[in-house]
Amino acid sequence: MPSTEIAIRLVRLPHGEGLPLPVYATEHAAGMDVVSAEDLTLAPGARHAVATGLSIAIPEGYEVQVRPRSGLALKYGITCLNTPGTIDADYRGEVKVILANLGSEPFAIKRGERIAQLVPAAVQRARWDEVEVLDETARGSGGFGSTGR
Ligand SMILES: O=c1ccn([C@H]2C[C@H](O)[C@@H](COP(=O)(O)OP(=O)(O)OP(=O)(O)O)O2)c(=O)[nH]1
Ligand SMILES: [Mg+2]
Repeated sequence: MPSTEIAIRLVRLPHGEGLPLPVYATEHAAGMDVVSAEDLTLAPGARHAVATGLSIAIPEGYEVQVRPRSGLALKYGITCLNTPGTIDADYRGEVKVILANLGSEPFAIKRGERIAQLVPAAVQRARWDEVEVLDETARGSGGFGSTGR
């Protein structure tokens, strides 16, 4: 199946000079790994909006999701607190990665180190169609484990 690509305009901010742009690490990777534009140490339980040194203009109808890297999560407890982070098509500020340290050790990040992955995605918008009563279903209002563990 052919893959489709969208072009996303990108500006490298002064503090992002010299850093690699986000890239797909393998041929069919879904996310582009993005690197930190700063050195920092995250204490256990701490969180920080980590600079990427990038501003982007996503085409209308798309978003970019900011997702954690599983290796950092599994080995060190480092995750994106708001995963998946949402970069809106009309956002022009710096892309930041809200990292949290859920591990038990301080975690040092060096400028240029891969901290998360960016996944472009199509956005389905909706409008509300307010009605008096909803149609009935077999599930009804059952949820939150109603079908068993
Ligand atoms: O991981 C993230 C999440 C968000 N953003 C930026 C881009 C996004 O378009 C904007 C707003 O994000 P969101 O809507 O998730 O946050 P909010 O708390 O609702 O802020 P706002 O009131 O600005 O929408 O912040 C990031 O850089 N990284
Ligand atoms: Mg918002």
